[in-house]
Amino acid sequence: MAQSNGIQKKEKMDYSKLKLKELPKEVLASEIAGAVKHLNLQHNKLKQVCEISKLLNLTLLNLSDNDLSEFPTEIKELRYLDKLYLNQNNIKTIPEGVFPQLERLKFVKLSTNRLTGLPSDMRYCKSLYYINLSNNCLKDVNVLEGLSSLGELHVRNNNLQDLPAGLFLNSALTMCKATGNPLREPPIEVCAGGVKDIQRYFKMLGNSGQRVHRVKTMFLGSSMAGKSTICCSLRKGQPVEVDVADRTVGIEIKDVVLGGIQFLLWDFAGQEEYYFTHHVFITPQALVILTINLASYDVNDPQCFKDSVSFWINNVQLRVPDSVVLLVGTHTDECSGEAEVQRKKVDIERKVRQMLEERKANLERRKHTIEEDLEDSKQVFHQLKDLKQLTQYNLKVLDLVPMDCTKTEEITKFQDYILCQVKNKELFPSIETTLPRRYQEVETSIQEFRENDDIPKHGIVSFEEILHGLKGKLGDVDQEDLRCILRYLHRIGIIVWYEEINALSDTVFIEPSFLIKLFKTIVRHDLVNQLQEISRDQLIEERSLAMHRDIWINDLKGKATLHNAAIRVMLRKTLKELEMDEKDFVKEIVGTRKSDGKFLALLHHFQICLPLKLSSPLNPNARAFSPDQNWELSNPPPCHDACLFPNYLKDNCRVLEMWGEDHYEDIKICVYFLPEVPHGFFHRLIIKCCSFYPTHWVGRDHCLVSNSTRLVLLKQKCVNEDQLIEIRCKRPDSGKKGQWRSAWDMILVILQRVDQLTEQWPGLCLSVTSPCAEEGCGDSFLWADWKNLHGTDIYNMTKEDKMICRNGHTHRTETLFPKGLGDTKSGKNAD
Ligand SMILES: Nc1nc2c(ncn2[C@@H]2O[C@H](COP(=O)(O)OP(=O)(O)OP(=O)(O)O)[C@@H](O)[C@H]2O)c(=O)[nH]1
Repeated sequence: MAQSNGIQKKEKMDYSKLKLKELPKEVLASEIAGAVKHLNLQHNKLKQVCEISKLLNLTLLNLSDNDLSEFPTEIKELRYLDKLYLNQNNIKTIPEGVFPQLERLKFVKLSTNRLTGLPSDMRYCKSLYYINLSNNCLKDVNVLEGLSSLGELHVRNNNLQDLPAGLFLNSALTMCKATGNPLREPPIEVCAGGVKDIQRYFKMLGNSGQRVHRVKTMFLGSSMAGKSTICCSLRKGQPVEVDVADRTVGIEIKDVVLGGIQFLLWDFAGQEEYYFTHHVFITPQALVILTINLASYDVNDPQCFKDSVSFWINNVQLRVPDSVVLLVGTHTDECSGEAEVQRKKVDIERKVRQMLEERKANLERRKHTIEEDLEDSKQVFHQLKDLKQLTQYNLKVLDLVPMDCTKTEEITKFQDYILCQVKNKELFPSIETTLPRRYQEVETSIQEFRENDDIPKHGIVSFEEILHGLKGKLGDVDQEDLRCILRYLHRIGIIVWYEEINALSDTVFIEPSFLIKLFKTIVRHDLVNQLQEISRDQLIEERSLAMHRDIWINDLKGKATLHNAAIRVMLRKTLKELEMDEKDFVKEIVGTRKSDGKFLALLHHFQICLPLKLSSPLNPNARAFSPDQNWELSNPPPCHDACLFPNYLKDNCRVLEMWGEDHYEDIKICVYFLPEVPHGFFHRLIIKCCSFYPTHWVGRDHCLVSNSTRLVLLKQKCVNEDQLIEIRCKRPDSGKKGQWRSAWDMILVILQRVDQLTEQWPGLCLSVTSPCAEEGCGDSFLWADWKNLHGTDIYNMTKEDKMICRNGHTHRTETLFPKGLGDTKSGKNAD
């Protein structure tokens, strides 16, 4: 007979993870059944729960992660039920007549089932406050409209095209999570703003809905592949020759209407220096056109496929894992003939299929390893959930279209082709959206401001100015409505508004391309040349000398550090070239010696560079951080006068000088990245860690941070084709109080930063291990649930004092995982 593995009190019974196929008899026994209030049957193999109605006083029933394919109708007898977990089963339908009976039910979790519909009487479940229906196949949730107590609605990853207006206009709803649906009404970009934005949307919608068809189209691919050529030619409907000197710098944005669909064209520069800014602008729901120069593509060179195809596909997959990627092979006129074009087309398509299949197989393998290795551990649950989510993403890569960009007929053919793809509802289910008339009016008015020169050429205006301008045009405009509309326009890429950055919360960029022009002033491949070209007059304006210019150049070349003074000079130059050098405006953007301008706020927000103080020494007394204690800065943050761009660094010499040699006894953690470390990830991690630990040394792919007593080294590496970030710390001295704890505190802070960054790449799969420290042993210890370390009692997670690897090497636990040693005993325990 199954044994309860939890507390055996009569009121709360825990029968989770016992591989049960039926309800335990002892629970149903008449002397117990009436007393049980909480019953946990999570993670078993139950196909049905006959006689559950005997437990008539149940308030909580957890049946999640079982094999139920039918909704257990008997549940309707459980009149006192308050919380019901039925998530992670295979339930397809819910019969009528259940929910109206559950008058006290407040919380129901039905996520990850196969529901295609909901019973019409669900609306009578009057007390329901929380409902989770994510990861099902629901086409509508209209029956929820009558739920007046509903506060939280989770409907992620279904087939919803609409959300019911009534639910938002009349209820107490405070949270709605609806990503992963082909939503038209409201569009997903409105939902991303949360319940308040959805409520305003429906209020404005009334009967004034208008259908809009548009798609963001992003051109990616190596330098000189022909992205700008296709982008410009698509707009013109005929070949446009792009001069080699006109290479895209940063990103350019244009738009074109084809067959009634508006294409917002984003042309990304192909040179490597720009890659790390790309991910900021690569956003979901887009058509990605990956451009490959077929003439220079070499079927026999794996590196060529990597550089021109797989690098880009991986980056898209990591950032927006369910995108549609269209492959275009340019320069066919420079190939020897049709046979060569076909050979290359077939080769690229085959290799792409292979890489996508490999990724899927890798994810499956990892899923199985975790399931097998740690079958009974509660802690792998979240990791498995993430992995399952990743295997469900489906990056669609369409067949390669060969193209000679110099021929009009090929351009027209390509226009027709992308139009046809975009109209395919399977590929692009939410091209068509419904917008309230007010949204359209605001968008058109903003367009008119631009065209009629009602706003400055740079298109930077304050929120108040827009509001004022719109009031002049449209009469009464509600401030909050306008915020909601601007958020939507920002999300689809028509304007840029970083409401969340304090220094920019009032600034709206009506011309996103202007903002990108500012970016390209600093983030560019020929930055040193640009500095060399700074004139004497420009130096004088910054109260600097030629000597300073030489220092700027040397610091950039040697230390990848750009002085704020140099940034100011360069920005002024750009603004002058653009004829936007009105004094106050320049000051606002460029800043002064005493205050950062808006541009620096942007650079820092996107973690593109690390603010530095060049003229004062680092602070060796900065206070250390402990995850479970309040942390205060030891000194006020210093005023910065330069920016370090880790991506411009060439080596790791300074870091290695400080660190010395690696030793096999170092504490060592490996964070493995599948499929790879995304471009820009490590640099952002460095910036995050160095902002936290003021004493640090930075190299190209190494970084050392210090908390005054301890050094921790971070390295980006590739071992046997596996990409990883290694975190190392010297083995603490034996006999010293609290040493292990302080080492693990630092490592945990860094892991937390890794986790935070990962959120920006939803297609990424990470696993954390502590390798066996025995020289030559390849085994490692998996961190079961590293993402949920904070908030748990990390130092008490592992009870064992020793751990043994599969090759039989024994280690003290604190050398592999954080372990509470108790401050006084820590030294003795340690070695
Ligand atoms: N003969 C020929 N030339 C092409 C074709 N497509 C593009 N080109 C030329 O290739 C060169 C590079 O094209 P671009 O469109 O600037 O390339 P890009 O991918 O935007 O390059 P970056 O701006 O560096 O990212 C230009 O001189 C184009 O005129 C093609 O199909 N045939």
